Amino acid sequence: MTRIRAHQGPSDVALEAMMAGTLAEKIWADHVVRSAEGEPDILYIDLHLIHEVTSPQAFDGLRLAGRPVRRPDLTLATEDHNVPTTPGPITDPVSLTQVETLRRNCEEFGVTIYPMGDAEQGIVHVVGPQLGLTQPGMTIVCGDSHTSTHGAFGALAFGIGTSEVEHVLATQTLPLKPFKTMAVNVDGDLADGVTAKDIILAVIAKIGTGGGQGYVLEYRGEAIRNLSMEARMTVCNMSIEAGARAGLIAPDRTTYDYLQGRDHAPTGAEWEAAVGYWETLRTHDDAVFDAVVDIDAATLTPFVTWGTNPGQGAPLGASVPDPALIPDETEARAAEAALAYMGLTAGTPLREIAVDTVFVGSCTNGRIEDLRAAAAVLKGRKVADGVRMLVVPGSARVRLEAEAEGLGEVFEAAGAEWRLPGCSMCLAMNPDKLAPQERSASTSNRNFEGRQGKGGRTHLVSPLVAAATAVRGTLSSPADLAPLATATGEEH
Ligand SMILES: CC(C)[C@H](C(=O)O)[C@@H](O)C(=O)O
Ligand code: SF4
Repeated sequence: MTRIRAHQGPSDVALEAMMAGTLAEKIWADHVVRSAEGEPDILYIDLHLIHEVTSPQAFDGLRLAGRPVRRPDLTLATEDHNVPTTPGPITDPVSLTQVETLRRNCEEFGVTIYPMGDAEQGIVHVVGPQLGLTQPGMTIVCGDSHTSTHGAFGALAFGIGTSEVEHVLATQTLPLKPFKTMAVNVDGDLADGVTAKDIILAVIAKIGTGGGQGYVLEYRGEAIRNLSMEARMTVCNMSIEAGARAGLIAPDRTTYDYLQGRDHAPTGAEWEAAVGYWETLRTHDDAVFDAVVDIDAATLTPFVTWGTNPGQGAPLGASVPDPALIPDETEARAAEAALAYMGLTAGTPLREIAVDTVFVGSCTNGRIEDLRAAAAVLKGRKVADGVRMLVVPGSARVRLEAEAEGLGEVFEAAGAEWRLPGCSMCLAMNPDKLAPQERSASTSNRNFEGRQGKGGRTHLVSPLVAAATAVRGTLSSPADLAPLATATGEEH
């Protein structure tokens, strides 16, 4: 893919916003191709990612209108939601139709696709970043709510609906409603064993699943700056679970180091020029956010959900809450319904909740670092009797990398299933599902009723908590595990 800036550069108004605004406003201003009183701004889109679920009608629309894809070179498709994660063909007829339709559409419209089995295939939000396609300052869209993941690079990345997918395919632009900005400041240091997943679950528990509505969240502060790119993606990924339009983090040395040398990252003089530009992508000191949320990282502990939305979570050391003690009437009723669905009793310590299944994977926590974290806990240990553990890499590259590091062997030696890449048990659109009333500890991002299978019960957790839970059979953190004796007799 070549990256050609097709727009003419910012207007005066846009320039002002670029100088003095928040990061999100700067990127917005830099991409406006048309602005008119009383109408939404039309933005240029730098990267359009596609998968099998939300693209068929969009391509149908193009076909009907006799339009080509405007910029196939800025469009990329991968197969992720409907693919099985065990070897062999797709047997489910609906999934097969979805995937075959995507292949046909990509062929007809000249769009690059990474099909099942391809060395570059994987979950759309894992593929873009690992190829270096996702870069600071870009506008990125995909017919998928977790497109916010790409904000980790300092990009403005939105999930869009199928009719918008058609608009972007046809024009490489998108009319967008204005947004508000929210600073989420996470200051201080994270304690050992506390991860990006715990940060974002705590943020959502604090502001609620509607708290981010209409906002683009900018994650800031020391604890965010100290996160790796993988961890930043975990945080931005779940912005949508707080109801936000998008979430982003200003690019820095960590971002550049991650990008440098990747397939589609600029090289040579272009790299230097790009970094020069990326360095300007900061919220101006005088910029004012519409809302501010402060979190002290030092107070965070491993966080798990007990309910049926990602905001119904608590520290692992807490107990299932008592709806009668929740002051807000609506929240209390929601908690009551959640406990009934989840088969939980108020007052039960979260650590005593036994699971049937553990899932490590998804675009939230299916990257190499997540697998390393899970493997570090599982090494030398066994998955508890009666517990099924699935470890599903986010992409074919992640799988290869994990295998080269011996992680696949660690998972298998522990008794976990080491799978092929895909969305897998994150959502019930492929063979990896929970049976009714089965309970999982899952590193994915949604715990809605039926999300992992009809009647299935989901507890959202970090990869560290997932692995420790697999070993103990009840929700646990690595600190709960008996230390392993080493060859020299030391404990570690
Ligand atoms: C299938 C797709 C449209 C959906 C989304 O938009 O997020 C899925 O990826 C999800 O995570 O629920
Ligand atoms: S892994 Fe889950 S959240 Fe991510 S794109 Fe797939 S289904 Fe959506």
